[in-house]
Amino acid sequence: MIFTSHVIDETLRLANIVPLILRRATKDVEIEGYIIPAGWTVMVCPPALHLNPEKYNDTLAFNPWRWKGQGSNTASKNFMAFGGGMRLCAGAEYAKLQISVVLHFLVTKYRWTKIKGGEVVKAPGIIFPNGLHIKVTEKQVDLIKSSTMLDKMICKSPTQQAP
Ligand code: HEM
Repeated sequence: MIFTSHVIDETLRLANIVPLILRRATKDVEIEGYIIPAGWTVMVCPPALHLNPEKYNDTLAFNPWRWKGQGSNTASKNFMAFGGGMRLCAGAEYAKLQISVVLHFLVTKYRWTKIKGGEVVKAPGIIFPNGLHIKVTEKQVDLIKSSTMLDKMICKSPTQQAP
């Protein structure tokens, strides 16, 4: 499960579905010499953080191994797929569990074949302008099982029985 959590973190880093998070300053806030006046809206852009080459090497590469040695990530200074602080996503752990279950069945029961598309554009997050068309098929072992069952059914049919 550790590697699965790395795959999930890397997917959320690259394909973050939350392009921005908004906050309003309730009082003047000073950050590194800059003042954010009370009433101003602050926009946090998680993809800008997740694709920042100063924070992540080879930012556009899908590399789950970059998370090696870390537990499952929910929020940190460099990872905000689920926001952070007091308004951290309430469904973060549930969402990761759901993704794990879907991944488990996809990997153990099915195979994916790319049909077309898949070109990646950074704008500012990662998008597929032409989509990504895939064909999902059951794994061969299941096909063998079902074809064996089919053979048995055909053999049992009246026309196939020995006279
Ligand atoms: C991959 C899936 C998900 C992502 C990337 C995601 C992302 C986020 C982010 C970034 C926020 C913070 C918004 C902000 O700070 O303004 C948030 C808040 C929230 N999310 Fe999610 N979310 C996901 C799935 C879910 C699910 C499955 C649930 C519920 C079952 C959920 C429930 C919530 C709730 C209730 C909040 C508001 C928390 C608060 O304001 O105190 N999320 N989510």
